Amino acid sequence: MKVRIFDTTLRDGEQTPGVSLTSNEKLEIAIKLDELGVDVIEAGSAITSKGEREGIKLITRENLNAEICSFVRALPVDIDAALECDVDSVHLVIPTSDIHMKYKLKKTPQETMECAINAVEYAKDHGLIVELSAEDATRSDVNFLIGLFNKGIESGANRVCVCDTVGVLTPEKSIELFKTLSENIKVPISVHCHNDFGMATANTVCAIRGGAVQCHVTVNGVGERAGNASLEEVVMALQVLYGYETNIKTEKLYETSRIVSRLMKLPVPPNKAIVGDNAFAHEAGIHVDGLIKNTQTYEPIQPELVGNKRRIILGKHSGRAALKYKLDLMGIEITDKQLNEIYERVKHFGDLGKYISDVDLKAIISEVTGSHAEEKIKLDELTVVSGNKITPIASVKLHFAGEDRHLIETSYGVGPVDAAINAVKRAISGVADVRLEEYRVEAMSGGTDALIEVVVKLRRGCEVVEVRKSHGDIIMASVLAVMEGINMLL
Ligand SMILES: CC(=O)SCCNC(=O)CCNC(=O)[C@H](O)C(C)(C)COP(=O)(O)OP(=O)(O)OC[C@H]1O[C@@H](n2cnc3c(N)ncnc32)[C@H](O)[C@@H]1OP(=O)(O)O
Ligand SMILES: CC(=O)C(=O)O
Repeated sequence: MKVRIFDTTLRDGEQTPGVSLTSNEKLEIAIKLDELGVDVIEAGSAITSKGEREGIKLITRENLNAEICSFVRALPVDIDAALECDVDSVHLVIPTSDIHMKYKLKKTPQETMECAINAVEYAKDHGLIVELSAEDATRSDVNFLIGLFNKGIESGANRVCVCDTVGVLTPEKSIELFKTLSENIKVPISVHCHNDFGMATANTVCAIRGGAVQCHVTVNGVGERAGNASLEEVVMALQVLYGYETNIKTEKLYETSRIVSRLMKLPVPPNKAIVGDNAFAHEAGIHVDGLIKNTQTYEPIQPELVGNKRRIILGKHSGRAALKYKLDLMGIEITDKQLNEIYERVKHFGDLGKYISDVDLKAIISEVTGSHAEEKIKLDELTVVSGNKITPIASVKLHFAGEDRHLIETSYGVGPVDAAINAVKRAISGVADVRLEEYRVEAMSGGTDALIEVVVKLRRGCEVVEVRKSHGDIIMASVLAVMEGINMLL
């Protein structure tokens, strides 16, 4: 069976506290979602604001393959706003639980039913596809829910949706509820789960097992409070664990995740299933040894299936097989004695509570073997001007090792460090697309002359490196850390 994917990243996902997308950002995400293969894009809630309508209009004008939908309350004014944006469909929501009807709507169940039916008729009269959705459905009387849905269907609703608005569903109840609903409802049933108890993915999958044929999801599980069911988790669980099909091009999941994360300014937790940076990262020696022999020993799926990448991390838990694997990847040949010496130093670093980055490993290798890796791009000159009456500005001159080729750039920033790093980023932008994902400063001693340790995390595609650099000057520590990271990624 093929399950339809209704993506609500741009509506419920954008309701994440503090998140607000510009219309162009909405369009960028919508295009990616369409490429990913979602069936419906809930582009927003047209009544929300002028900017929201601009964003939805940009998306509907793009003639994407996906159905473009707007959230609407059961009110003509909301439906008019959706019509102004030229959407294909409306996600027409009406609360059905006693608590919502009594305290929020201040309506009786009968008045609520009438309000919903009038709105369905209004939307259908205006040519819209209608998904009639029951808010707080999982705390509602099931007979009232079935009655309301069937009245809505008689009025033309094309699909219905059951919302677990406050995330209180459980997998067992989900199967039962959707079985009962599918026995009593003759149009496609959709499920919309929230993650308040971390159950959204399980509840969504169980709803499909019970009889739902479409699920509402968001990229990275973004959304109100603890978020919505995560698109990547639901899709992969449905396909890999239960054998359902979807239209999703799974190899685009990682890339889509990172675009949403960047535009919403919401970092993806490293341990996030499927798209987290640790989802296919391994440190424990026993695991890495197993993986080298056969990746299926410690990976349920190949990372490439979801566009992610396997990473072997060195640390306290590493074994010799992992170390040998890393050295082979780096093209470094050493004796068994040197391997053992490097291994002991890796363990020592780990015991000090340190993460061993690729830079640390290279430094250990250099010390043990007496060899030194050549930097590909070197910092020649750095000039920074800052003060209270000037926008901080920096210029850098870099040169390619062994060549008569230079990169010179100037940039500004909110402070001198930002300006200097921006100048480096601009200088190398034509050479490689390297992004600074994390920057933090740790003062290693007290006083204004403290030795500063800067930690940066840089990404080029799926490759991520973390570099620490100490210097008495915070600007130099920052720029040297970034330069070292760039060299590792080239
Ligand atoms: C579970 C969910 O995710 S629901 C979706 C949540 N999304 C949003 O809230 C979208 C962003 N919201 C907004 O921009 C604003 O709240 C607006 C424009 C929708 C409304 O703003 P206001 O007119 O100032 O109303 P306000 O937000 O204060 O109150 C909501 C009103 O909608 C009513 N309402 C709420 N849900 C529904 C519904 N499904 N159908 C009909 N009326 C509803 C409430 O009863 C309340 O009405 P009242 O003012 O008569 O008491
Ligand atoms: C409609 C919706 O987003 C909810 O009930 O959670």
